[in-house]
Amino acid sequence: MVQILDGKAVAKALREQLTTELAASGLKPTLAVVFDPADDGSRLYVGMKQKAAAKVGIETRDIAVSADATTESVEKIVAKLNQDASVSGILIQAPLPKEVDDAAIFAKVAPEKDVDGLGVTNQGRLFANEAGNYPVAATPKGVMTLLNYYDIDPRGKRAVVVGRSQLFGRPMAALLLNADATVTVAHRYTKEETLNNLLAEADIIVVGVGIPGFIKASQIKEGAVVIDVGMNLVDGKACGDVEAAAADKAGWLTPVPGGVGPMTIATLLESTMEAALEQAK
Ligand SMILES: Nc1nc2c(c(=O)[nH]1)N[C@@H](CN(C=O)c1ccc(C(=O)N[C@@H](CCC(=O)O)C(=O)O)cc1)CN2
Repeated sequence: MVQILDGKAVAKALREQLTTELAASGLKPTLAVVFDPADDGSRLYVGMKQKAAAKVGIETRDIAVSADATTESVEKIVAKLNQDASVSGILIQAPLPKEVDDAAIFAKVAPEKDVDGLGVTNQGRLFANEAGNYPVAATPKGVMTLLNYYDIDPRGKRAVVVGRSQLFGRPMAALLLNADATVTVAHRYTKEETLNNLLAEADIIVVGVGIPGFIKASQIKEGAVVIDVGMNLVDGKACGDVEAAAADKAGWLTPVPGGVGPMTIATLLESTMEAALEQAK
């Protein structure tokens, strides 16, 4: 019988912990959110982040970029936020308008304010498994929090990460490697037969490719841990990258909605608080 990994419940507990810690600290962090208001998903997700932030005691500052924004114009916005002592953290909500190079903008955020951990300095720290406290991408970090909560230890397990984005796949693979899993990353150029062979032997599958129902129950090993990072909106309804029938094969499964999504938001708030505490030292 599949065990559901309840991201909604774990995220709620994390937010409650953050509320208590922030109140005790006396800090009121400010999270600046740079986003494309023309992107429907971004408007929805930024709204969710702002609402959750307010509840735990974090202020947010909206910076909507215009449809004709360029990489240079957004870099100038980020430069000002880097210099603004009242800003604790900077979030670059992806995707930005099409003319803007998202990765170039991620790289311009001051490492100490890069609360989404997407900049090259913090991604490098993660890849090097550097000790110490530094921001890590919210979705993969939230996945690790979920695995830990349910006592799922990646050490020695065969983990397959499907997707190699800067937002998810690459930091996810690094985190699992740092946790001593045997990690393989599949991507758009992985042959179907290769992917099927990898999945058939995987103890842990983490998928985030943005294709509804991409992973089929038939591909999953009986009893595997299946983490669905899919955050698709189909006719305005949230759905994942794993087909529903996977629940018949998986030993553990994150639901969509109610799994990795809420963990992403709660983890972003956790990283924002951690950045503010570091800056207050
Ligand atoms: N800078 C970033 N950009 C993006 C990220 C990110 O982590 N950092 N992730 C995604 C979108 N995303 C956060 O921004 C996100 C998507 C979905 C959810 C979520 O909680 N979804 C709900 C369902 C929502 C609904 O009901 O429609 C769920 O899964 O329960 C949270 C965050 C891309 N961009």
